[in-house]
Amino acid sequence: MNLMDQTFQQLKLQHETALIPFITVGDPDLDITVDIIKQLEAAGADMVELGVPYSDPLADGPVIQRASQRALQHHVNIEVVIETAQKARNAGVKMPFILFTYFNPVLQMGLSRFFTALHKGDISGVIIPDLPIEESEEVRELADAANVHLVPLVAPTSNDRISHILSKARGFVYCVSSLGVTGERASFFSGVEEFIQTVKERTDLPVAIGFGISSGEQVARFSKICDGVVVGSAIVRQIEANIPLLLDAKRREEGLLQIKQFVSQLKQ
Ligand SMILES: O=P(O)(O)OC[C@@H](O)[C@@H](O)c1c[nH]c2ccccc12
Repeated sequence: MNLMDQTFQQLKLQHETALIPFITVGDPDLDITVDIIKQLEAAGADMVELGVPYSDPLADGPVIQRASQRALQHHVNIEVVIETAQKARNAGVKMPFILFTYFNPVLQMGLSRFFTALHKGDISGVIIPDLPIEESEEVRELADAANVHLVPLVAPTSNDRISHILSKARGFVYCVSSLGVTGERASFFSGVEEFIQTVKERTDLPVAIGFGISSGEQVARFSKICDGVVVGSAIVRQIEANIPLLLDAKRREEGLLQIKQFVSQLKQ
């Protein structure tokens, strides 16, 4: 049990769905990231995915790829992301942090060092989209020992692997709405609600949906059946569009307000 579990339990009691933004840490720079995290919480976010930028983000569409490129200019790595989370916590942010990273940076850092750092950094969950199932047992054991939830992704094509994935799931189950890469979508495949229902019937954990969700209407649609909704690219695009304001000391607040207003209209 950690802050993530408590947050989902609290939301369940209130019959609310968690709004879970994704941002790339260090985009457009590290100072701004702490302010953006504060704005996300003020706008109604219930937890946040803090992305570790990576040079080869194979599951990401162009919006998050560009965010990774911008963040890599500031040499953002796993340690820097955890430090940023601690700065946000010290600045009064209460919501749980989920660290999002590809597997290679974790291997570079070393598995035990990685989970020790997550535990010390008060990180509640971790998502590693390209974690090979063969390596996931060892990673999950270390995650459990560090009281950090290794959140699995389940895709509509997971089929016979769903039971195995769900049997190892921690924190929540992240249902990927569509195949392909991240990025806003105008529509979703017709069986997406059935897919979510199938997953919900097979786990007691909260079930969240992500990939392509970019509007209040889409959040409302999925909030009917999900315990959480993840929005990444649409928010990262808002950050990108406001970089000139965010990087101008005199207009920074204006830029932050734009992001807060966009996220506020997502929360139902
Ligand atoms: O950007 P989208 O389409 O709103 O999807 C969420 C996504 O950004 C976030 O959860 C994420 C960012 N990169 C990923 C790679 C794989 C799976 C998930 C992700």
